[in-house]
Amino acid sequence: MFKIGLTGNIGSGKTTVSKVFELLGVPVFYADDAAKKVMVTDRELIAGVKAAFGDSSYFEDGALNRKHIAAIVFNDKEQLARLNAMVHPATFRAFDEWVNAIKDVPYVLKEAALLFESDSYKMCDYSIMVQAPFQLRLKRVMERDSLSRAEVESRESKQFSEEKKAALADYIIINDDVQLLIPQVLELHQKFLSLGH
Ligand SMILES: CC(C)(COP(=O)(O)OP(=O)(O)OC[C@H]1O[C@@H](n2cnc3c(N)ncnc32)[C@H](O)[C@@H]1O)[C@@H](O)C(=O)NCCC(=O)NCCS
Ligand SMILES: Nc1ncnc2c1ncn2[C@@H]1O[C@H](COP(=O)(O)OP(=O)(O)OP(=O)(O)O)[C@@H](O)[C@H]1O
Repeated sequence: MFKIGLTGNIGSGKTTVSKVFELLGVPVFYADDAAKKVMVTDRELIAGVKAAFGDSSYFEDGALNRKHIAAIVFNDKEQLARLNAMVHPATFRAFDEWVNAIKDVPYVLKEAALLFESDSYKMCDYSIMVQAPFQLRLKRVMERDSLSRAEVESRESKQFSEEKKAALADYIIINDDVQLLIPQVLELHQKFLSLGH
């Protein structure tokens, strides 16, 4: 069974592309969701996050106070590295457990914003990068969430550049408003299926 990593800059359409693969029957692990899940279920991690970023990192009902943490880590490189060092190992373990429970499929997909930055692409056989122009990504993210342009730019500045990601990726999917998305996914799906034979 192959493991394919899928990444892309903020708002590029990683999740949208992943949903198309899911429709084709490909199991998808959403690393960013898994990271958020371990942050509210892993006791050691919860204690670490509170110690590092304060008790207000969590609401009274145990939910993660994402705005509070984001305000700290996306404004301070060292704090972000500290958070990553706590969350990423727990997320890798969750992925391994998830993969081990899957049988009889030619390949699985791991969708991760930080596939390259976290080195998790090294645990995958191939990688895909979803690309879209900055202005379009900005428009999509601002329509979907309430992030400002400055917030999007700040997060991007903490990640590898688009050029660096593209150089590391084995395959690229263009998700702009010109090229059709689904045929590109179908083509890659066929390729991955044929790799298994
Ligand atoms: C800081 C948190 C609480 C902010 O939550 P929020 O809902 O505002 O953002 P969300 O998680 O949906 O991420 C939106 C985008 O921000 C960027 N981003 C998120 N985490 C990081 C990070 N650690 N480094 C750089 N960029 C990041 C990505 O482009 C991502 O697609 C959250 O992102 C988090 O817990 N991050 C640490 C875990 C992590 O590394 N997750 C992402 C990859 S596994
Ligand atoms: N080809 C497209 N046409 C129209 N809307 C799109 C397209 N691709 C993505 N979108 C929309 O743009 C927004 C961002 O897409 P998506 O959530 O898939 O990106 P993402 O890369 O997973 O984002 P993030 O990095 O923030 O997790 C979503 O609201 C999505 O519905």
